[in-house]
Amino acid sequence: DTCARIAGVTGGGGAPCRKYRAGPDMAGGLKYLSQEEAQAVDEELFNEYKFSVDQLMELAGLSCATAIAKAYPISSFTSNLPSVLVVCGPGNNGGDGLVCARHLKLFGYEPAIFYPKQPNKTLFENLCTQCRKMDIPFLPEFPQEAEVIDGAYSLVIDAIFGFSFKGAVREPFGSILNTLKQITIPIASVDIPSGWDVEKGNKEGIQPDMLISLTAPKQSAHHFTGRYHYLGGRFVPMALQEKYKLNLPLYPDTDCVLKL
Ligand SMILES: NC(=O)C1=CN([C@@H]2O[C@H](COP(=O)(O)OP(=O)(O)OC[C@H]3O[C@@H](n4cnc5c(N)ncnc54)[C@H](O)[C@@H]3O)[C@@H](O)[C@H]2O)[C@H](O)CC1
Ligand SMILES: [K+]
Repeated sequence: DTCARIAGVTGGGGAPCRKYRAGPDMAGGLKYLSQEEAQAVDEELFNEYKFSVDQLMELAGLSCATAIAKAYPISSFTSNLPSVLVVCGPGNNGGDGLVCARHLKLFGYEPAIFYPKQPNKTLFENLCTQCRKMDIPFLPEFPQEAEVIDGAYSLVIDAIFGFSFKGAVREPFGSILNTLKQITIPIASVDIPSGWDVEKGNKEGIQPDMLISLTAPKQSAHHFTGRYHYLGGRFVPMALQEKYKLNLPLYPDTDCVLKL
């Protein structure tokens, strides 16, 4: 029946029909998380459900690359090279950026990475090695002029800060974000536009063209005005979705992203 077809529910067996969660009107029912809730879901995935950071970061980064390829297909690039600048921060949001860069390269894009604060941890060192071995360059310094970025790249991936960002932006990220505010090429932000308060947003901050919310949108996503809002990170077990009343929409078929 329709329910089975949409939701993948088979048989009678008393399984609740979930088709009512699939329609576009249910976007209003999707939960937007506070900072505390986002961190609690994250901790539970690691501590109770026993996922490793590597696993979820791989799925998060793949979701980002997939959503970016849908919103900005290589065929839509007007320049010769589909060059993408991936700016990575010091935490797991930055790790998502490294994974995203690797998948973008496999998809045929030409990513370059700027990663000024590299954590001294095997996970991040390995991700960097993988990128280097795939001929993804690491920029030694950040282009200070917005025009230089506009001339050299077609898209910027903002993987600087995610849901653990707090307070005023510290250097070198303050100057980087100031430059990013002046560029004219589109910005795609991973999980949260960097420099935005996780719940309240930031009117004075960068205004990305794309936002890829991982697991579930954070409250600041209510202030997102760009063209593309995608949901990614299709790895949350149903029991956890229910515990936090995430009310996630159903992803189509086997897709790892969903346009909201
Ligand atoms: N559950 C999921 O959906 C998963 C999401 N992932 C991604 O992980 C980030 C959250 O990662 P976390 O390491 O907790 O924090 P951040 O990356 O947001 O940044 C922490 C990092 O930033 C520094 N910092 C904090 N505030 C400031 C500031 N004001 N100025 C300068 N620096 C600051 C802090 O010291 C840390 O070094 C989530 O958003 C997703 O993108 C996982 O990849 C998978 C599971
Ligand atoms: K970000």
